[in-house]
Amino acid sequence: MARAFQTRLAPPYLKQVRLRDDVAIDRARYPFNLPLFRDDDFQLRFDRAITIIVGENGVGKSTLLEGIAAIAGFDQAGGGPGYRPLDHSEALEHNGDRLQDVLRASWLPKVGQGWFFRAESFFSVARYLDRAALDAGALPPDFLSYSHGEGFLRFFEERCARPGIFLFDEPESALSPRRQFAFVKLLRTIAAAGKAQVILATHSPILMATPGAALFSMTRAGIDPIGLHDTDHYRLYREFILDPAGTVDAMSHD
Ligand SMILES: Nc1ncnc2c1ncn2[C@@H]1O[C@H](COP(=O)(O)OP(=O)(O)OP(=O)(O)O)[C@@H](O)[C@H]1O
Repeated sequence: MARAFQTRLAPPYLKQVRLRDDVAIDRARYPFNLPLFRDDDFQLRFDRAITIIVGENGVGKSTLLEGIAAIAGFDQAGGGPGYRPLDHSEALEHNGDRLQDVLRASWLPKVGQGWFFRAESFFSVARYLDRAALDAGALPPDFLSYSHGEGFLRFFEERCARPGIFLFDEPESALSPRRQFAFVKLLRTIAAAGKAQVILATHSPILMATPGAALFSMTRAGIDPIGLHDTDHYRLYREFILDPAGTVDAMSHD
């Protein structure tokens, strides 16, 4: 088993990702046709243990996370070091590998421990971990015998107690609002322990409100710091809570 990563340095360990200036990219093709990479000077700096990226569907959050996962050495379909799903045939097409070649990452120190969490691959990951434990003669973690949301949370709790870098793509997707607060609690525990860096993409205003996290908005114009109250998600939910019928009517009209 790989030796646990140890450092006295505080997170964030990944300090920055930016486009390399010594490789040509083809902006006619995905992923370099994304607005994010329109300018040569794309860069994202991390200065907190927890970074949260918000943005409209299709703006490129998952693609960027895939690129960072590839840089960290994690499987594109979700996973961590040493984890290789047995069957990639049903995996969605993932293209973070292409980004890996054109992004320059600054680490201090370089971290190879952690996990790339994607909701869509949770079941195959959980099955794999059960199988791997059984093969090793150990007790399987059995995340699937819980409800979807409970299994997710147990998995988060178990994995994130370890040091490393943790990437989450829309972790809220299986979680009720109450459980999303439980997830924020977990993020706070991680930040307080000072042994792990988290980068996550979310549509949940609850997760966006994680105290002490750096919040970025990804739009067609680029990626910039934003306050919770200025996000579209917060504004729209606020309108909805204040006037559910009126907001639904206004937003779902032809
Ligand atoms: N393999 C691919 N080939 C071509 N285009 C792709 C590919 N994968 C994703 N895209 C496109 O790239 C854009 C960004 O997708 P991405 O999944 O990164 O967005 P996102 O911000 O994570 O969206 P969401 O909030 O819906 O998860 C989308 O328009 C998507 O259709």
